[in-house]
Amino acid sequence: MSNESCKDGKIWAYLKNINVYIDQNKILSDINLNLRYGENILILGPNGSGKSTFLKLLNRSIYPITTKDSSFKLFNKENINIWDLRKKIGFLFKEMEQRVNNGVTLYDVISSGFSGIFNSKYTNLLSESKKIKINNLINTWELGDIIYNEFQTLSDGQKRRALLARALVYEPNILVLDEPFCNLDLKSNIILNQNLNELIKHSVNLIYVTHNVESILPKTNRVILIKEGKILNDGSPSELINTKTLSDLFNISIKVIEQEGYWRMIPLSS
Ligand SMILES: Nc1ncnc2c1ncn2[C@@H]1O[C@H](COP(=O)(O)OP(=O)(O)OP(=O)(O)O)[C@@H](O)[C@H]1O
Repeated sequence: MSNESCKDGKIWAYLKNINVYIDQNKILSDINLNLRYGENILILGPNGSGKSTFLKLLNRSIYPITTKDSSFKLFNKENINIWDLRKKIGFLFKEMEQRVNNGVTLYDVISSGFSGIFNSKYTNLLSESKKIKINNLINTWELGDIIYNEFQTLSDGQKRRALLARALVYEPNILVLDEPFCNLDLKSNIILNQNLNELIKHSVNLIYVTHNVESILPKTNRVILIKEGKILNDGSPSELINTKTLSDLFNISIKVIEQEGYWRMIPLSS
């Protein structure tokens, strides 16, 4: 999926002095970051620290306060067209599962990735090339047996795979994933882990949130720690995924162990 305009190291998101308010509450403060192609970024932080809000900035469903000192650019544009954005970034948000109406099939959910509108009657209007793309995704994500089942009757693992297939209909170079491993059983977790690793091998860059240290992807090469709406730290996994940093971040007593590219967390009695 990579091309010349997506060369590793090139900035795709530029955030300078970004502040976000919701209902007059400051949710994100003084965010200064560049996100670059070639990075697979883990966002880590306690509940309510602003991780989802940060990801929603990238999908333009939340806007920062504009001041003369602030700047927010996606793909070098201050006001990127939402259609262009959808082609460049695939999004998975926790609340998406609830947005699908009863009666809507898994096939309709995947095809709604083209319009960006859940529950739309877009499936009948699909071109042949779009149908081929959907069929490829159905195969990749092993959804063939359930493709005409009602989305809301499926398991969490099946729903998650369908929404990931939906996020990939435009073959974006970037995937933004808010808690992709949430509620998955052991097998679904491992399958998703393998599928995401496979996407990374094919030059898809991930920016994702997880609360589960065991789910951190081995190819993660940047970690951004968020606490109380501020960037607490930004560095490599070897610098930041360790006993001291995570104990401080979550204010708990834990031991963090790395094993063959994966991490484990052991609670310590205080
Ligand atoms: N639509 C909203 N209306 C009011 N407050 C909101 C809204 N969305 C987020 N917030 C508040 O913003 C803060 C950050 O929320 P956010 O969902 O970004 O945190 P998070 O780090 O993703 O949390 P979690 O790990 O629990 O998902 C929280 O205090 C939350 O209550």
